[in-house]
Amino acid sequence: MSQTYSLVNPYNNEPIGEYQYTSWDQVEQKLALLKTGHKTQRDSSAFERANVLARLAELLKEHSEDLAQLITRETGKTISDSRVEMMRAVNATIACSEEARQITGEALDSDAYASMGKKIGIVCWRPLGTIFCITPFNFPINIAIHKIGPAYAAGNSVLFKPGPQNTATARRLVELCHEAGIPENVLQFCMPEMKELDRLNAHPDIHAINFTGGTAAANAIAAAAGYKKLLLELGGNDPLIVMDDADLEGAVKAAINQRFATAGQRCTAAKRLFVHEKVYDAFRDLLVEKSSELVVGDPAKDETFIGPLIHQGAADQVRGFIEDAIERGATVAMGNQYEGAFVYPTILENVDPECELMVEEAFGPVMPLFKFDDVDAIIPIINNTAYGLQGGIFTNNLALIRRLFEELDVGTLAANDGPGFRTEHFPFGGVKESGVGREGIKYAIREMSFTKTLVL
Ligand SMILES: NC(=O)c1ccc[n+]([C@@H]2O[C@H](COP(=O)([O-])OP(=O)(O)OC[C@H]3O[C@@H](n4cnc5c(N)ncnc54)[C@H](O)[C@@H]3O)[C@@H](O)[C@H]2O)c1
Ligand SMILES: O=CCS(=O)(=O)O
Repeated sequence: MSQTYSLVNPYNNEPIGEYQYTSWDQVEQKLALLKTGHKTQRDSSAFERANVLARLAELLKEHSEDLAQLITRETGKTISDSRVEMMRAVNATIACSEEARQITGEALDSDAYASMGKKIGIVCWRPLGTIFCITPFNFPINIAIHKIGPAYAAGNSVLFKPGPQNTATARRLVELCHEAGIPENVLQFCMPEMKELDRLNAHPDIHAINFTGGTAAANAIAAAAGYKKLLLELGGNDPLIVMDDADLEGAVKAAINQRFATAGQRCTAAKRLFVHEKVYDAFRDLLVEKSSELVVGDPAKDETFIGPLIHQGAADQVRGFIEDAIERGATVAMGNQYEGAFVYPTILENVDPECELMVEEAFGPVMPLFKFDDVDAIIPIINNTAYGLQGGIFTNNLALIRRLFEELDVGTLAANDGPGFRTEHFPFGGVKESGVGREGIKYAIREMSFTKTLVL
């Protein structure tokens, strides 16, 4: 009999449900079933897969409010953030449906080089097999769609493992995928105990692992996965740069939306703010004024902007980063207040560029402000982190935008927006310890496929 686990609402500790882990025998049965899905997928058509994904988008839209409410209960994410996630998930699913029809290769003539004859090479894209899709707690539907959708569109089978906290949401998503027409031998949910994960990551019937989460888990996966293809979307310590010609209201709005929304629990959150000295005081004053108006409280209420973090431990970790920064000389412009799993929006000044808050990933609503007068001086500070996901800069200086695009360690730089800018079909991913490979629907399809060439 498998062990069970129970979940509670991070806001009020109300029980959400009690669930059973997937036993190892059940995992093996699921993988065997998914192997039969390879032929099911081979016998299907891109047309059929595109239509199934279009139907899934309709079902997600039809059930978006129920799913948003469930996300909020499971994660403490505000209902407004959960509704935005559902809108993004519908968009991502529509993009999967459209890209499912566009998985085209190319035809090459062999006579480009001496004595290679007159052959034609027909380059096709084919699925890798069974993809182990693993998702984090913070966007339980949209990040799952970004894995399941492209994997299915490419013709793969999928073994889907969400974070334990997201069990009810994930199970409901899989039900809707099956209702839309994704066959049961092509998509299976699982929740093995942690002790089984190394064995599962190494399993020969898993051909690729598509993971989003933290560095520690990614390292464990990579150690067990051997030659499997890995797609790793990991953490971020993203900068937002405010230059002396910035639109200050726009920059403040981006900073608040991209640092304090989702209680700061986004890989692409604006985790470090670099503000030119000429506009620093005006920016800081406007930022504090607008941040002080934010409603902190019950995530189920429409007016709430910041709910609790995913659990007390997460709040304690963020508090540790803040206290370390203060011990090293930072001053508090607002916040530094805590209540259970709540971290109140916190803005720090005079931050030591070497403190944990500036170098590590702080997954909570804390904003260190760093005043500067010379761009040359902040580039090494911005790059002095293991991460390199996204960046944002507010300026109209195109030459500076171009220079930072080349010199910053990021996968995306957004001009006159924050690092939290993301639309579902753009390539998404970072460098260094922010991950390996790219999501963004058509890019994820390629990551979960291989080229197969017919020479005639
Ligand atoms: N780059 C992105 O798109 C992105 C998006 C969201 C979150 N994140 C990152 O995720 C982290 C927060 O999410 P989290 O706390 O859920 O991350 P986490 O790493 O604790 O867990 C992520 C998932 O991995 C699973 N997992 C843990 N160890 C594993 C192992 N050895 N083998 C297989 N699966 C394993 C977990 O059960 C969960 O499903 C942050 O670092 C954040 O930056 C990145
Ligand atoms: O946590 C990051 C996911 S997203 O919001 O940037 O898509």
